[in-house]
Amino acid sequence: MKKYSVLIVGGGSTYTPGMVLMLLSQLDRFPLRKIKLYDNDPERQEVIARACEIIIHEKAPEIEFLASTNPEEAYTDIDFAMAQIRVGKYAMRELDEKIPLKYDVVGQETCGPGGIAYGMRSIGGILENLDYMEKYSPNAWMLNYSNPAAIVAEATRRLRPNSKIINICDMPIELENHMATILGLKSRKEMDVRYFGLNHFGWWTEIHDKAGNDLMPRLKEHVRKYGYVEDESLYTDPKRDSWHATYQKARDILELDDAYLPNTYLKYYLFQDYVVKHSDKNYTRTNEVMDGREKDVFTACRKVAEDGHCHDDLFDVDNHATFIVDLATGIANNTHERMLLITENKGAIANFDPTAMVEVPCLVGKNGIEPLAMGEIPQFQKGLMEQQVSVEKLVVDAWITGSYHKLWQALTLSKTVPSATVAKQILDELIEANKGYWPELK
Ligand SMILES: NC(=O)c1ccc[n+]([C@@H]2O[C@H](COP(=O)([O-])OP(=O)(O)OC[C@H]3O[C@@H](n4cnc5c(N)ncnc54)[C@H](O)[C@@H]3O)[C@@H](O)[C@H]2O)c1
Ligand SMILES: O=P(O)(O)OC[C@H]1O[C@H](O[C@H]2[C@H](O)[C@@H](O)[C@@H](O)O[C@@H]2CO)[C@H](O)[C@@H](O)[C@@H]1O
Ligand SMILES: [Mn+2]
Repeated sequence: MKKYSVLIVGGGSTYTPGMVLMLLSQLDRFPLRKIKLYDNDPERQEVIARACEIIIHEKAPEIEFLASTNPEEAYTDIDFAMAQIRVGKYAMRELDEKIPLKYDVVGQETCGPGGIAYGMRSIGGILENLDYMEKYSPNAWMLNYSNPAAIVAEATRRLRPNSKIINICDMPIELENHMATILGLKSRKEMDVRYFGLNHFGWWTEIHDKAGNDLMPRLKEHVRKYGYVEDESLYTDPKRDSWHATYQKARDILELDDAYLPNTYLKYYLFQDYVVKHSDKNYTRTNEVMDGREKDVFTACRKVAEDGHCHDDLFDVDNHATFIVDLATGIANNTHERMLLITENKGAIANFDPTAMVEVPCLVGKNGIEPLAMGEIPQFQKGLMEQQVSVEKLVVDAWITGSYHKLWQALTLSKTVPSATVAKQILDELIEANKGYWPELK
């Protein structure tokens, strides 16, 4: 079997050690000859890299390891770039969340003004990395899960239309894992799903088992009572409490429209007032992540480097990230596996903008991905999606043209923002906070 060379872009990410352990657990179906890390922050990557080097040396010494902040060295001789960058890191995410909250508007990583601000920072970072990949390994594929994936996908569709980049999100996968547990199935792969939407903005329309039995009635009965919480006793970690509330809130989203099962991110657009009321303006999700995941991962990495070896219980293997290997092997082996991916609509949702970047089931093969037809969607979902996709397109317009007005319109159109006046106040603060990260707006 061919052996692959993989570059993790954003090597200093909190997800890197779990991702490396996941890759090492999948070598029988995705054999590797090299694992490389690339980041533009040498100090941050160094801590993670020293631990990864020891882990790889212990578990698979035949795999070459290299961590670099030099784009040529990092991007030369790779087959896949797995991108997980966060331009501006947690310091900027914190502002994305806290600035809108000052105006009683949702403060969230990828939704509303925070997601727009993050999008304005991410576009340049992703383009820069895509260009390195095309220069140094022109046959490679970028599997991107850097956020906000919807805005990044629209930007690369417009600005790098021929690039080999596929954008993917783990939220539907995580929720399908919950569904499988609720149903008592061994794996989400025992379900055949139909789904449509935008990234962080979608619905499951059908879920069947492999014998063709409809699983929706049982799932809806559970979600009506408990949301996507499979088992209350699993939620003992206070650092994940806000996820617990998010899974529970699916109850109310289903009550509003019980035709389909919703993605949990819809809560930010449908229950904005509830979200703001339950947010702590001084301690947001970023603070939870910095006090939780970031501290845990960096402490564990320093311990591995000090001890010179890795104890098995130090890191969680990112098992649910095996979808990235599914995607890579789908391309490498032309498997035509069906996966939920972000792609240009091109009629997959019949009554929706053909140029919109939508999230639908696709077939994965050697030449990329092909969306499957999901048919027509109802007025409620269509209306919501048209508004949100217009926000995403206006952000990309603003980034390309440097237009203050386009970005003001984008914020005003976001369902999370109450008026053009509030949109302008938030925008003006975000511009100050993002100096050096956004193109200059006129
Ligand atoms: N699509 C999904 O479903 C999904 C799931 C989880 C996380 N994510 C995304 O993964 C990313 C990483 O998340 P995290 O919480 O681990 O963040 P993190 O801040 O720990 O790591 C991101 C790394 O990216 C680096 N970086 C920033 N700009 C860069 C650039 N231009 N080139 C190279 N490296 C750069 C930073 O220095 C940092 O080390 C985020 O974009 C997050 O939103 C996506
Ligand atoms: O607030 P964070 O940084 O913990 O998570 C933000 C990301 O949330 C989603 O991914 C989740 C996943 O759905 C969750 O269940 C768990 O497995 O962790 C993942 C990462 O935290 C979302 O899909 C991403 O786009 C967000 O970046
Ligand atoms: Mn996501």
